[in-house]
Amino acid sequence: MIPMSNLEIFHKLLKNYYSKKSKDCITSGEMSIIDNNCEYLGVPKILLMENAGKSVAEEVSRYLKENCKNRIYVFCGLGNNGGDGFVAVRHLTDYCSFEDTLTVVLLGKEEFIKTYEAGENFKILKNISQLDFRLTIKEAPYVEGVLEVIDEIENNREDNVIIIDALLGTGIRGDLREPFKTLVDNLNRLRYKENIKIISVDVETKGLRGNLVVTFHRNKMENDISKTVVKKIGIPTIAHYIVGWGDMYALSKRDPNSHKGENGKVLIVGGSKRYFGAPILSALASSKIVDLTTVVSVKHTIEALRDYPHLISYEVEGDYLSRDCVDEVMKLSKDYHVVILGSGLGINEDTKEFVNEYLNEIGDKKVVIDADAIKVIDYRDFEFKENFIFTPHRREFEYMGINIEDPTSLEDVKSTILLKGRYDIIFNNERIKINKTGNVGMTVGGTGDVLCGIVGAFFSKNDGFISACCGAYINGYAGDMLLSEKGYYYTPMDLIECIPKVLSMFR
Ligand SMILES: NC(=O)C1=CN([C@@H]2O[C@H](COP(=O)(O)OP(=O)(O)OC[C@H]3O[C@@H](n4cnc5c(N)ncnc54)[C@H](O)[C@@H]3O)[C@@H](O)[C@H]2O)[C@@H](O)CC1
Ligand SMILES: [K+]
Repeated sequence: MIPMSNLEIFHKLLKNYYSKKSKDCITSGEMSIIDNNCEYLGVPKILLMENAGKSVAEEVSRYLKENCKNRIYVFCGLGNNGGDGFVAVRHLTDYCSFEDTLTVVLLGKEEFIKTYEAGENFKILKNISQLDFRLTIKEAPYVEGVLEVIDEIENNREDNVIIIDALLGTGIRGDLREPFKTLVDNLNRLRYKENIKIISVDVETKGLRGNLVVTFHRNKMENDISKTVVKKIGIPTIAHYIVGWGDMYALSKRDPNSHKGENGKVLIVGGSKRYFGAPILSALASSKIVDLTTVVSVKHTIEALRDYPHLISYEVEGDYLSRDCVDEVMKLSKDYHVVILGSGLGINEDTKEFVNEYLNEIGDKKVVIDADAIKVIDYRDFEFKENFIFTPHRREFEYMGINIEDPTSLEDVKSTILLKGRYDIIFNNERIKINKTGNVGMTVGGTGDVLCGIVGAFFSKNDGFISACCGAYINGYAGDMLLSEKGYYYTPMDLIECIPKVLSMFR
């Protein structure tokens, strides 16, 4: 029988996940990853903004009244939520009658509009407003300007007033600043008036309570489902499941006030008389990212480490790691955020005992389990805990006893599995993603050791799933960069040297 490709495995698993998850609410953080990965797939943000703004205009048009003057006030922030508001206004000019008015109130100044796509849509409105007398644009960077507009709204009691809240969406951070706060307080007061309806774009701006929310793609956690309509805006389903630069932006950032050791400490446990170099590759990759990388191994590896003075080493007795060193390694592990276990360990009986006993005692310490360690685990009664990441290739995966054809065999798998291949699949019992960076030049020995070094380094400050996704993405991206520079003729050391260049693209 021809073995399934990773892409086929992905599709088999995806069916199961999709039926469980597709209707769920998502968080703002998840939405931002999807949004950026959409761009990675080639869907420009300005296109999504167009669809978002258009769908807002369609919903707002239902509130327009015939035989009466409609006044629409669109309060816009400086980010893309405001941008959706600008697009909605353009579409609304064609829904409104010539008796109606449209007033755009920008809470800031044009030069401070944050994004390209919002800026372009603002320019279009300015062009329109020169010729279309129904459209007025006001800049209100301060409380006074906001209160003037509120007064104007209150003084028009006969007209049908629709207020659009395009102030802040998923990009809000912390408590509302002025003049947003004053505006929201006043809008909350106005909402009790019979002739006024308040419609929010994507999410209600913090503290605001309006009549309707028009949200995009999926409902957001913060929205009250009973007054929310969800509109599709052209985000392809696969944007949920692809690893892209959205995931990279979601990795935790270095705190500028942090001290030595706070940006990650990784312990590499691997190596043997025969395969002494593998853990060094993992360690070199990890040391590009975290503050401290230590290798615990047999003397053959430790000797080879002398050329790398920035790596700390710890030698154990013998030619292989064996049961006798469990206590020693366990003690050492306590001082590290993450342990990477497996590269070059070998698979003899002694090492088997070491791996199983060590993992039995490890508790909730984060561990990346790679290479030989995957082969020697006794999977009978093994608990796939959340604090483990496995990084198998196809043959190693077969040892793990997970049946792709039977979704129930995944039910208890809380560990993240990064199944390496032409396409890497990252999954656990809750989530799945596919990574497509990388190329056939990476079949050279040692690239897997580099990968688990990167994954382990990310794991020190992030959860397992995102660490595995970003590790696969960065390792493959470095390979793709090398492909264009050197063709297929590069080594794991070249990959390691490429890591800083790739990472600095996603700061
Ligand atoms: N996620 C997606 O796929 C799409 C998102 N779009 C829109 O983009 C929005 C997200 O855009 P952004 O990421 O630009 O973020 P927002 O537009 O939500 O807000 C960012 C702006 O708000 C300011 N800000 C943040 N916290 C504040 C506070 N507490 N008080 C006052 N000002 C504050 C920031 O300085 C920044 O200027 C979504 O909510 C949605 O409306 C759409 O354009 C279409 C596609
Ligand atoms: K909003």
